[in-house]
Amino acid sequence: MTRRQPMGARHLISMDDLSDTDIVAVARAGARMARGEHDHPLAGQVVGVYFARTSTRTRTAFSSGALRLGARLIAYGPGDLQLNTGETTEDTGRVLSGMLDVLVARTAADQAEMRGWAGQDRMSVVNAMSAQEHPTQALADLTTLYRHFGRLHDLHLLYVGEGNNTATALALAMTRLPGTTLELRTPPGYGLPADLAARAHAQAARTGAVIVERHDMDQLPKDVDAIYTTRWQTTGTSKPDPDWRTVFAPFQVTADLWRHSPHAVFLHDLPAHRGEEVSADVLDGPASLAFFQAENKMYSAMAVLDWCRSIAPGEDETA
Ligand SMILES: NC(=O)OP(=O)(O)O
Repeated sequence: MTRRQPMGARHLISMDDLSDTDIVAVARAGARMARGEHDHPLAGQVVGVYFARTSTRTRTAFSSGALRLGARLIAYGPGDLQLNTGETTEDTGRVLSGMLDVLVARTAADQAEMRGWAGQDRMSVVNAMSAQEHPTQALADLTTLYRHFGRLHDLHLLYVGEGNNTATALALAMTRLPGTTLELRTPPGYGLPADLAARAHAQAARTGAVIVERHDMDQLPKDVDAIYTTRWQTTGTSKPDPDWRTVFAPFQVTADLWRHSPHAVFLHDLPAHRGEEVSADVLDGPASLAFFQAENKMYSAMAVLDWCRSIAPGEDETA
């Protein structure tokens, strides 16, 4: 890839910001980053990392990844920016874009806030998790699948758990890959948001992928390649329904699920609560790729940063 000129930054706020080709390219680039195949493409650039919410993996992945690619870092905590005192997202984006090359952000606010920052064309904005989507998690998941299976097509995944932002990004990513089947088993009342499910179904119709969502654990698919779950209380947020645990209980991932798919690997975006969404013997067992997946967050973050600041061969640098 050739280096991008100061004008024309790419933003990654939703999976929609990536073409089908980009998704595969970024996932594969994560595997190349894992092999150390890069030439410090962010040398001389400055990456801002603004986390208004807690994070162990994503914040460290982007911070360490940016440093490894040659960038310098500015880290902002939840109380640091004048957003707290009422400065608009648009003004914040205009100001920071004169000083930063990339802003990686996890906010407590709606994804629309990030679009406000991205209303300029100099600084790339990366969504490090919003209420709606967790696109960089989905890309790390694809890098993990690619590194393990050696392909990103014709994979069959079973997702068990809440239709949260990780599930949404996974659905929006997997339905871009031909031959893929994603079956989601989500507790009643905790499925994918209707608008995002509709987008995933429309993509599947276009690409030939299959997406199925059910709200029970009956007639599970056989011989899936991977079984994926996430924490029941995403980012530690409690649920208004006091009986939610009763609704979620049948959706715990235990070794019993491997009766149907003895060769499946296990995926979890972490952090995990052993004994809640997954039993300890599964999370710490031989099928688990959860900690390999966590490490891939850094390689995938490096691929995302490189994508943000690069243009494909043949692309007009002034376009
Ligand atoms: N999976 C994930 O996003 O982890 P963190 O919240 O620790 O970044």
